[in-house]
Amino acid sequence: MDSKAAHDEKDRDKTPVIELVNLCKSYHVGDMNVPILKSIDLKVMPGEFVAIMGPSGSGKSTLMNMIGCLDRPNCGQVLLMGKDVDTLSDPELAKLRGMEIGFVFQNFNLVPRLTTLQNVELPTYANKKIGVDTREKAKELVEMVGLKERMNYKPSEMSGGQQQRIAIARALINDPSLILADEPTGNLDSKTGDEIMKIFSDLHEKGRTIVMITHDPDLTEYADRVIYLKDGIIENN
Ligand SMILES: Nc1ncnc2c1ncn2[C@@H]1O[C@H](COP(=O)(O)OP(=O)(O)OP(=O)(O)O)[C@@H](O)[C@H]1O
Repeated sequence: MDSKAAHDEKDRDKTPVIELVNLCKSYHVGDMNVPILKSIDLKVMPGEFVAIMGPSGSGKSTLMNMIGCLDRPNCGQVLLMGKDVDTLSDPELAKLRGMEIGFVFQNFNLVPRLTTLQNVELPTYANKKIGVDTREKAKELVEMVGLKERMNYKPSEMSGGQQQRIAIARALINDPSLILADEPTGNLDSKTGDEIMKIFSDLHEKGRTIVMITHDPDLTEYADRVIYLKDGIIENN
């Protein structure tokens, strides 16, 4: 058996973390219906690190919004951990998003008036796992991203790289099945970007499932698989 066949064999019994079936999304612009994503099929298996690349306007963020249940498709299915998200009510969807997906954005999206620790704990105000001491967990995560000495700092007192580390810790607070990162190093210099990618790489080694949008071809070396989006279709599926 070749290695691809062995890999397929190993994955056969696993439920994909993400399964997109014939997904499409269009936007109304004036009188026109503009198709953005056209018939996308995609599976991401547990533990995979997938990079999404493609020219500006090709639909990468739109795709990410569908996967992250921040927006609904016009047709097709989004299954997360085997669940068809279209069958979920808005509160159920919000819970799935809060518990199963950790988001990391280019602009960090931290709350300015909260401290490091409070920012990391923030998602648990809406959704939390029963029996978890969230304060302790937040401390562990802040330590893991190397900011133990800055637990009580505000975002404005931190560098961009430090803020992104906090955003990564925040994304992990509910121990999600999936980390979605949209240009996580886009606002950072290359050395700081490398440090952030090292954290993603460590998370991947520990078995985390990661989907990351990037414009930077150098970052694809961290991924198991690179998907190229062009004109709303996956070119290399
Ligand atoms: N809410 C919206 N209404 C109308 N058009 C939209 C909307 N959101 C995105 N678009 C359009 O959809 C297309 C794809 O946008 P998207 O942000 O997904 O691309 P992208 O590949 O992430 O681009 P970039 O790399 O520049 O961030 C663009 O032409 C954009 O103008």
